[in-house]
Amino acid sequence: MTRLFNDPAAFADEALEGFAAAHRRWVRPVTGGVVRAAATPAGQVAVVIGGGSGHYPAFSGLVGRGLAHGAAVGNVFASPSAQQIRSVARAAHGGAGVLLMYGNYAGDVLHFGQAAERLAADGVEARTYAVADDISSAAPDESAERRGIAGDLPVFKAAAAAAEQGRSLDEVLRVAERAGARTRSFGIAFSGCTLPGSDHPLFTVPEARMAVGLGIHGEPGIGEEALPTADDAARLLVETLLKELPEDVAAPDGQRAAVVLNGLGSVKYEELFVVYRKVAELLGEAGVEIVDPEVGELVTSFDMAGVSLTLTWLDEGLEALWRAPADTPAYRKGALGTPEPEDDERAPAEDARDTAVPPASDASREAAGTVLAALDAVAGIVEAHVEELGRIDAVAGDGDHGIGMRRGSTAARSAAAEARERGAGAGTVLHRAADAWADRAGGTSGALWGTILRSLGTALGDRDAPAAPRVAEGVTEASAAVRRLGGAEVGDKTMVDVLVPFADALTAATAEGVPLTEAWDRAADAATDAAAATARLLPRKGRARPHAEKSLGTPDAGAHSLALITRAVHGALLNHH
Ligand SMILES: Nc1ncnc2c1ncn2[C@@H]1O[C@H](COP(=O)(O)OP(=O)(O)O)[C@@H](O)[C@H]1O
Ligand SMILES: O=C(COP(=O)(O)O)[C@@H](O)CO
Repeated sequence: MTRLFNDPAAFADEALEGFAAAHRRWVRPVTGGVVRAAATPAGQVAVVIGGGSGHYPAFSGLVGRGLAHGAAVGNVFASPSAQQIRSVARAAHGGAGVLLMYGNYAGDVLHFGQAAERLAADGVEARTYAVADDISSAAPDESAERRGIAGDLPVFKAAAAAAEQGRSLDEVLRVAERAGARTRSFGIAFSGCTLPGSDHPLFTVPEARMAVGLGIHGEPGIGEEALPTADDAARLLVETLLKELPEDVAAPDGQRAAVVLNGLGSVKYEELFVVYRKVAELLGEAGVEIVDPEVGELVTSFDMAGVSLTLTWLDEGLEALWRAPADTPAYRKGALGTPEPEDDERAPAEDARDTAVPPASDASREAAGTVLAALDAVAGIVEAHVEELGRIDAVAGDGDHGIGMRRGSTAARSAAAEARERGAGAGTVLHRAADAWADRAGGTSGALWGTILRSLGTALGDRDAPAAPRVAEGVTEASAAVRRLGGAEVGDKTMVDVLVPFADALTAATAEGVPLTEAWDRAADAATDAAAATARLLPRKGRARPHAEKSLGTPDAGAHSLALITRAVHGALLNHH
């Protein structure tokens, strides 16, 4: 249970503010997260890590010498937005490029990827690397789909220590890839976590049982077994990992490994030590030499009761990087030389946002009024369903869909209102709303909704009054853009299952000459049916994938919210005519 909070929606921002205030020796707050207190030495590659809040010390607690140069920090359990990441990376950049590192989650992959593109456009060379160490989240032949859990630490550390040695961006990336390929984690859980503002945990494990194969977002395990003794838990963790050696490690005997026994939030250190005692014994029996083990809370999930074991199979190079000193708020090791002076001179990396609006025709400005009414209806319907969307998402995901949609839709409405106030046309109003949604919400849905609104804005433009077929074209382009960006197709149990039939129905009706409001009504019916039908599907993309069976009988959260939104927008169109 998270008991101490103010407004749950402000929890992540307030926690970051307090963290930065408490750790001035190491970090400095910037828009989107934190960077080291001292500037990145000129010519050193900057390693910028990031992810959602709720995992402390990941990610902000790992910023400091020998580890990350900056961390982009998202909302609770949601990736930071591309804009946040770009801002942190620009503040951390020391002139030699930036490696962006994060756990392999859909939202992070989308936003860090977009941030790398924007950084390139800013003249900052950037590469990305997603840690995918959790062996329970996908089979070995689908290892690229695996989630990132406590393996984040050794992989981030290897890359950051390589950067500290002055290696080039491509070399630092290669180190990250090698460390990632040799890092495996597996975990167990006894209870889920309760998000700030919620009165129930994301999942429960029956008394005297344990969930096997945990996630770091309170996701339930992929199996359930009787509660083990500490020694049996250690045996399960070690034996499972020894069965999944990296390709170039023939047998454990004679190998050296970095070992991380990670507590998820409410397993006490003493319990972890009791488990570690057996872990060390079993690895020793298997002939593995343990190097600089870590036992403690390194990647958490609020008050979740769980433990994971991570092994990084070391070679000579990786061992030197793992043993290298580090000094961060939450992770210290070895001795570093004299601290670099703090750098208060640098300007904060504020977003250089262009607030001037381009000229628009009267017809487009009038249409902007309808767009604003529609965005108002979107924010209203999301607000009315926040709890329900969170509940649906928690069945197989991380329970944050309602919170993310609320942050995105309210930010979009405000940005749209401001743009309209300045005389913007329909296209610009939608573009501003798109940026605000993606920037404020982060997460998978933040990136995708940003794309939807941007596609619509581009189709409508600022000149012509938007005719019905033009609107249908915009929705069709939005559907194609979401599929391009997220890689999901119809049948994968995502919002794409609603977006495609919605676009098709709208196109068919407008092609028959049906007026927009009526055509939208028909398409919204198709969307509602399609969303309900996702209950029969098994998820093949996103957070719900590892829990596919659990989600049978429940619709996809993003599909459901999209259908609700299409219906609400129809209401706004009716009222506006
Ligand atoms: N690759 C994808 N393509 C399209 N939609 C996706 C994809 N992955 C997830 N989604 C949609 O995003 C929704 C979850 O959004 P959100 O709560 O922001 O997710 P997360 O917390 O995983 O970032 C899912 O219900 C699904 O509709
Ligand atoms: O959940 C996280 C990011 O993934 P999303 O797909 O945006 O939910 C975050 O907590 C780990 O980075």
